[in-house]
Amino acid sequence: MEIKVYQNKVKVAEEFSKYLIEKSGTQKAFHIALSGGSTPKIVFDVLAEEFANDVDWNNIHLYWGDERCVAPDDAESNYKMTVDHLISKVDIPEQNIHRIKGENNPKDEAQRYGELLDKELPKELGLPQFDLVILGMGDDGHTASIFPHEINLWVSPDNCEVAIHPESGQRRVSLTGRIINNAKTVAFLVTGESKAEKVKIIIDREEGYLEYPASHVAPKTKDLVWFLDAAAAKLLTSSQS
Ligand SMILES: O=C(O)[C@H](O)[C@@H](O)[C@H](O)[C@H](O)COP(=O)(O)O
Repeated sequence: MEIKVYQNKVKVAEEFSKYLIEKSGTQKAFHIALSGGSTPKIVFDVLAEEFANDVDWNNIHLYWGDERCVAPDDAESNYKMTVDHLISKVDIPEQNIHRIKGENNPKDEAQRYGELLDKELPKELGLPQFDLVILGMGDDGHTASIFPHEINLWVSPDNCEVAIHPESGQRRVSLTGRIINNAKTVAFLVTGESKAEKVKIIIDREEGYLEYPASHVAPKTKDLVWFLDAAAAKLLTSSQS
């Protein structure tokens, strides 16, 4: 596990963009699972506005780690956020974009998307393998849309599951642990003081850390990188950051 700490959100976005360019430049067909949330939004803006010409968008295939069960033009949609902040600004082929269709019946869509991953992604150990999974982390330690109250979904035998937001009751389709941990690389993008407590508990594996889905992110390749700003990393000891 690698922990990278930068002064602020924009610096996290800039450094992650450079990291993504370096990672994706080495091969044809780079499959990424994207995250929703405020930190990825800034990353997408920086990537599109400062680094768009450094990426061969023909090689980039966009998937989502989770999606709210809403229409693609709904303000809540992670796909819409990505269109507004990235896809609308770069020259990525339409056929390289594989959104989770939140407007579909959630159960049917979880099944459909899980089958799509089986069909479209290279296999590793018999399971679909992403080149990179980007994750955020909620203040409650959730990641993708696996929340603490439904942590059993992490170990689902399926590629995708239907999850329910603990406060709003909003239904979501989410990748499960078997897919996230089968990725070549997983990158957490976590910023803001509200995350500092969970970042410390999870990275230091403090008592009760396994209650938080983000603590179960452990790619078999061991290639797990945390991109943090100083605020989110403030409780980590200096040796870790
Ligand atoms: O659909 C979502 O909301 C995200 O996938 C979710 O897992 C997000 O990454 C966390 O809630 C962190 O969000 P922030 O970066 O906005 O704190």
